[in-house]
Amino acid sequence: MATSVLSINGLRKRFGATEVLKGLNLEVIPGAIHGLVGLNGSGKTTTMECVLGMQTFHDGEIRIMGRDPLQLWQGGGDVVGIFDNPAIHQHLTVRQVLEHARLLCPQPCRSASEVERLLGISSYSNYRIKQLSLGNRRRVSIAHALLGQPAFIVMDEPFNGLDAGGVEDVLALILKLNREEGSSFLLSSHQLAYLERICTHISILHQGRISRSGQLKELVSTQQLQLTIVCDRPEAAQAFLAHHTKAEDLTIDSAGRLTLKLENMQAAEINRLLVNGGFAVSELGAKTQDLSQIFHDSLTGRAL
Ligand SMILES: Nc1ncnc2c1ncn2[C@@H]1O[C@H](COP(=O)(O)OP(=O)(O)OP(=O)(O)O)[C@@H](O)[C@H]1O
Repeated sequence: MATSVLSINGLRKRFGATEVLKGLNLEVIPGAIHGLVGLNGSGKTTTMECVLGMQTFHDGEIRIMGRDPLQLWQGGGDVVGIFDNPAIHQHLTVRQVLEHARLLCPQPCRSASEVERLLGISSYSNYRIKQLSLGNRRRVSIAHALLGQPAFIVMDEPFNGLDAGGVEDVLALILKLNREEGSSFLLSSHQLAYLERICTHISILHQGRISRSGQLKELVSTQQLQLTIVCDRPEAAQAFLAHHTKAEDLTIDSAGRLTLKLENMQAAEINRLLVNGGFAVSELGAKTQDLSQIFHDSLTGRAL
């Protein structure tokens, strides 16, 4: 087994004069659920299309399951791509589409009825694709990809067009395939809160490169603590903290509350420091950053 299911080195891709990917590096390790996040137009779909051999690129190297993207067919269906806008024949029924796809699947290991059940679309089996809602069309495209037993699944915007129940189904399905069958995932999405629930790793794509990448739990734990403090003599406490810590954005709001951001210090240490410094602390609120704040900081050049 390759040490990475996907490794991208120095990927460059231009459309006309516009360079969308400017030397992108990314690694997905076996067993990972790796989220790729970025603003609209940052190049997530382009990256995924290059990975799956659907786009040529100008420079760099991609190895997917140890192979060149143009040799993906040699893997007998071990890699599948699921895109936002699936091209499925509109006049066929769900069952016909799935039976047909099963004939083309190099190593089918699930029946059409089984994947319908997995995606909760059994009751739509005899519906034509054109009669389905967008969310159910997306379920069919996911069902389609699960007829085999892919080791690596690339999904572009897997939650688009799904209602809350559909999102929960897809989240549960990704976790099930990852835990029970060991499938690795590369997922792109704008819905950071969903990614935060399932991803083991996150990479942020910004200005043609990966600006941050790592295990989600490490990205979150090394982030700044945001503190709100109510104490006596807030101006003096502000000067005290500026002198004794590496606090950033140390401000006093209109209600006299101190707010600040800190790395590598716990709320209890700040409390102890202030009390030992002679301040009476009546309130101390602390929160760590979530993925959307990490994303925002990465885009605005903080913590890069
Ligand atoms: N075939 C194409 N021809 C010209 N420009 C293209 C083509 N495909 C993509 N682009 C441009 O490349 C850039 C990246 O597009 P891409 O679809 O990869 O971004 P994205 O991050 O997936 O965006 P979104 O989140 O909106 O789906 C955009 O500026 C887009 O207009």
